[in-house]
Amino acid sequence: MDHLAHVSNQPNSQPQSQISHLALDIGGSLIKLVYFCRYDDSCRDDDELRSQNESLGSKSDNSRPVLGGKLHFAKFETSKINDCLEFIHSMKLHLGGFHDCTAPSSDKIFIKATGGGAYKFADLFKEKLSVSLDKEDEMECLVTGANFLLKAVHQEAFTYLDGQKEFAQIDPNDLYPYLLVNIGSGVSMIKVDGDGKFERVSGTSLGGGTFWGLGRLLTKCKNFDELLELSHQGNNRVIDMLVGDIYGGTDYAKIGLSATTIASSFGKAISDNKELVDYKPEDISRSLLRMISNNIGQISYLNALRFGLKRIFFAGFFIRGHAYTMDTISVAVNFWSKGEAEAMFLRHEGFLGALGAFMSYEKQCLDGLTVNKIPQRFPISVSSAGNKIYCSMNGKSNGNESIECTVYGT
Ligand SMILES: Nc1ncnc2c1ncn2[C@@H]1O[C@H](COP(=O)(O)OP(=O)(O)OP(=O)(O)O)[C@@H](O)[C@H]1O
Ligand SMILES: CC(C)(CO)[C@@H](O)C(=O)NCCC(=O)O
Repeated sequence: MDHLAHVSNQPNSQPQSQISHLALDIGGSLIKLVYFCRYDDSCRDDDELRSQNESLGSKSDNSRPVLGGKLHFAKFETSKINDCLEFIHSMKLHLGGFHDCTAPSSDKIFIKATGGGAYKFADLFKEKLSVSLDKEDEMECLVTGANFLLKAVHQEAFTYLDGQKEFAQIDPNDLYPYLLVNIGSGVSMIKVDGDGKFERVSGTSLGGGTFWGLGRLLTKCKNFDELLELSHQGNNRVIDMLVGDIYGGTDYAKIGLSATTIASSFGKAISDNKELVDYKPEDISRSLLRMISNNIGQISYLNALRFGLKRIFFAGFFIRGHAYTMDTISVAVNFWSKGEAEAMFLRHEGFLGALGAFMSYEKQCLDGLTVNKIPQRFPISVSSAGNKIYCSMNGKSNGNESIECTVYGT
């Protein structure tokens, strides 16, 4: 099956009954899936976890067993939605939804879904999997997902500058306000003031879709990662017009521009008397990546300035944990803010919306599990309602690792 699924355990080795709670984020470019997978022996009355939970001040519910397990992540290209449907079907993930408890006799299964595709593909899901998509607001899900990751998951946020990655210590009591910049096909900029307290303050259509779309046309690359890989070997100065190109090799020091600053992205192409074939795809990819990343970094900084925000978290699958992308964004934020603002990145960069949709199961009356999170590893409060979650990361830092967690069962 030609898909982009990244699941930490061999999914097919999991007994079907252990998988539950599928949530989807169906975007313009990619479909993201999050689902909970129980450990074999997890359905138990776990006194240790319960007492940990209580010692942290959260109310335990003695009537319900504690279920230990992992959140799993997978993604597919939206254009290959049939592969995604096939994956869900083969794993029986679609059974991990909920029944409408207001209509007890109803056998309709609802799956939590967010993103534009929750509207666009609702009929397809009904036709192929006989499930209804219970739509959750995209911005709300992004914020819920970001707050969850930042408060509950150890070593989730990091800075990246000059090739140096440093994990940030996030104090959950001193998280707000911050700017969340989600770079998907397009870009959303959201000022976050608390759990469920946010405002989408800006956006730009020059995003990941622009990089991949233009890159595909200009380089003939067949997939996104190939285009990203090409940028490693490229030199943007071949195509970008630098201040030095205009100023005869010197800086324009009076206004603070060095000779190596890009004066005009792709600007050299107007004077080189060259055709597209005369440029190396590597150089095109590098210029394009720099142009998009710089622009997003600059607009983000301006919005952070607008609201006096010091921390900017960048997410979305455009980033892909790619060094040059993160470096460019960090340099742009650092340059424009004169070191006042800081760019940070998230390990689960592309799964914020899907995680937010997953968390929204909490609102439902489920006949399987409810998603009250309790401590297992790191004692961090994740919700103002007093619920706690302990999470731990496993695997390498590729952003697709599963997250260990526990939920209450019914
Ligand atoms: N394998 C891939 N195929 C296509 N795009 C990819 C891939 N990996 C990373 N990307 C990048 O990630 C972007 C999509 O990111 P993401 O999944 O966060 O957004 P989306 O939800 O699809 O978009 P939107 O929120 O705007 O609807 C693409 O536009 C592209 O730049
Ligand atoms: C339309 C959405 C929200 C869909 O995810 C996203 O692609 C986006 O934020 N685009 C940028 C639109 C704009 O603000 O110009």
